[in-house]
Amino acid sequence: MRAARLMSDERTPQENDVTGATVWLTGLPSAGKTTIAHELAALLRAEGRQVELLDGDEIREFLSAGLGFGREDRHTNVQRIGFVAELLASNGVLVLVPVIAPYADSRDAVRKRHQQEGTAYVEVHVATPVEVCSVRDVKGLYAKQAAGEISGLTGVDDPYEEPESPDLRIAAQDCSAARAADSVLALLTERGLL
Ligand SMILES: Nc1ncnc2c1ncn2[C@@H]1O[C@H](COP(=O)(O)OS(=O)(=O)O)[C@@H](OP(=O)(O)O)[C@H]1O
Ligand SMILES: Nc1ncnc2c1ncn2[C@@H]1O[C@H](COP(=O)(O)OP(=O)(O)O)[C@@H](O)[C@H]1O
Repeated sequence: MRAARLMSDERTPQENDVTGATVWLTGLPSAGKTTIAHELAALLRAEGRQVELLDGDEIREFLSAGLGFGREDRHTNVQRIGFVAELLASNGVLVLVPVIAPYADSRDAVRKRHQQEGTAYVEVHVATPVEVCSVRDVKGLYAKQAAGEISGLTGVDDPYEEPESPDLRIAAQDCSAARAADSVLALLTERGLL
């Protein structure tokens, strides 16, 4: 048992009653991961749940400062986020993680860590096609890649290994962000996590 984890007999009865979980939203840049996560956070907070949203850009500014977008650095980034998410989730928090996580083995390692600790883990594939993402181009990355200003953009000239069996796959090009968030909420309810 790690020092950061509360021993079960140190928890108050209320803490013991709350089941946390990590909800990882994986998908391409501009797929809608962040937008859906914020919609979901609002729904969960309205249910009275404690929610943390681990924003990929913020994590890269602090926890993963200095890491780049090569395979090894992306793996390290995802493992760090998975570690923090599991700690929070094991203390009753619903942790929302809108982070690309392009490699299947990185995602599997995070799931395994949760399983080993007995912490709930839900993988949501925000499966917006690259053709739609590149038109949305929220941060202008697709345009920069097309102009030859950057390289190694996920889904264009860098891999994105689609999840083979996510807990939920959302065709987010065909529905609103609110509806997508509803579908995650429904899954959490079905799993007994709300
Ligand atoms: N080369 C390249 N490839 C992919 N993404 C890039 C790149 N350069 C910068 N960005 C922007 O970085 C944001 C955070 O990335 P992540 O930490 O989620 O990526 S990863 O899981 O470590 O692969 C990610 O945020 P989102 O757009 O919200 O997905 C990107 O906008
Ligand atoms: N169904 C949808 N779900 C999520 N975002 C959507 C949807 N339809 C359109 N959008 C828009 O697409 C963009 C997605 O951006 P963002 O959530 O930052 O993506 P990501 O975090 O995956 O990079 C936003 O401008 C959002 O308003």
